[in-house]
Amino acid sequence: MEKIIVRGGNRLSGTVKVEGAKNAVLPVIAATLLASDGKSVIRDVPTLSDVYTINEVLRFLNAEVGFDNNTVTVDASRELKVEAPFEYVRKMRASVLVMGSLLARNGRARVALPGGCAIGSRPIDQHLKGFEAMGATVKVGNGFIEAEAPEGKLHGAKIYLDFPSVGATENIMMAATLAKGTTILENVAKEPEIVDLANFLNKMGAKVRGAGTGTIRIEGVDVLFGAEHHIIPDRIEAGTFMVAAAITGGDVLVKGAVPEHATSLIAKMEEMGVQFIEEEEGVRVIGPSELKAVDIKTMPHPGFPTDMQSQMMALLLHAKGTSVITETVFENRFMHVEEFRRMNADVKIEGRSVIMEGPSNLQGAEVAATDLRAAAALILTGLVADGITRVTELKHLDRGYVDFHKKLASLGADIERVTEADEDMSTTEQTIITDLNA
Ligand SMILES: CC(=O)N[C@H]1[C@@H](OP(=O)(O)OP(=O)(O)OC[C@H]2O[C@@H](n3ccc(=O)[nH]c3=O)[C@H](O)[C@@H]2O)O[C@H](CO)[C@@H](O)[C@@H]1O
Ligand SMILES: C=C(OP(=O)(O)O)C(=O)O
Repeated sequence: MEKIIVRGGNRLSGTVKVEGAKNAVLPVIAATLLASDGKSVIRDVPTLSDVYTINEVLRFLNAEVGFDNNTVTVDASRELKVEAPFEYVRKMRASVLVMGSLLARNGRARVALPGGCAIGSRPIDQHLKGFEAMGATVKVGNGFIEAEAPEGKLHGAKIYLDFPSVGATENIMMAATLAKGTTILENVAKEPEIVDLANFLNKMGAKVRGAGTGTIRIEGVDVLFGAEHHIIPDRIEAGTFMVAAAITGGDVLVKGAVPEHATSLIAKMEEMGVQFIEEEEGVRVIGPSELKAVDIKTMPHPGFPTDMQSQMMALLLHAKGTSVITETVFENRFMHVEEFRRMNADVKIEGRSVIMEGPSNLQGAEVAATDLRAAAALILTGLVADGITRVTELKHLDRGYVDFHKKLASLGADIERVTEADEDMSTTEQTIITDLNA
């Protein structure tokens, strides 16, 4: 078993570079399936396990996929299969994003039902409502969702989402690009990753307008072509390093961070006493000697992102006073609270809120990551906890962070990643050294 071992107490300083965004690259790679002609070249792609998974899904569907030097190339010009099996969807829910492309391209798609995950039940009813409005027949059975367009082609429609779901906005947008007529999609998600996907689709020859606002219009075209695209920087990875700087009272330049993508996070951290300086290359973050408590409510963009909730919890545990975090996006995204308690955090759950009395006297402990952001948050807590923190279940971390421990070490953190055998060895070595010194 692999673990990350952190010894708390070091102040971070220096420069860290942000990767391309996981949540932008997954839908963009799914969209490459829409091109029946030409090759797509996607740059600034992070080497995350989720990227390897979506590439495998595309290969299974008969696309030719390469991944080298942070660049993914996709040739989807051959005839595609229509089915994404459970082995991929189980590994990564975002595999359902191939459904819109397959339905548009083939007139039929069969994708394993994703089911729930560690942060909630996560239904996809809004995706399916959109496909149905565009004329598809949708059937659910035997663990699969099957959608079929009449005579192989969807038609444009007016669709209002009950909630601005990121995945539903992306899936319906992709499906509508090759539909007959115009689709008007209302109450859509406004995340920067939606805008990135729309930009890529337009480079492929699609006619998408309004991404980043509450209404998106998609005029269907007959054919789409492979295109070249650079993925936007990962605002959640950037935010995680902003918290790392702040929690340690450090001074870190987060290179590549786009402040306009992080306005709610920066505003809240400023309220806590953190200083931000916009520089040409990114955002410099300077942590105060004492952090102030604040209240936070997660919301769809441009509200406070749920994907920063657990990292912010780590920061608030270290702040002076009472803080409240309310989670409104996911029904069950507080699994990490029990792990924080193992580190002596003074935190309690009340319905959809968590109440913290800070600063907690945080202590190193062995803790398990419950999802990818919880993995990062526990490591951040380890940076200021007294003693040694060991974080397990790193498969979650690898879904969303490239070389997280190496990047923190380069900023001065005392952190390493070991397999259990390595750790036994170093413990033995330490015992020998202690014996020799005795
Ligand atoms: C790969 C990716 O981009 N993942 C992000 C995406 O996930 P994802 O696209 O799954 O998130 P959604 O915005 O769709 O989900 C938000 C909420 O809406 C609910 N819902 C969603 C769809 C639906 O048809 N019915 C329904 O009830 C979900 O259960 C959840 O409670 O946006 C989330 C919200 O910003 C982020 O936390 C994830 O990191
Ligand atoms: C919840 C997340 O991702 P996913 O939707 O891929 O599970 C995340 O990135 O924090």
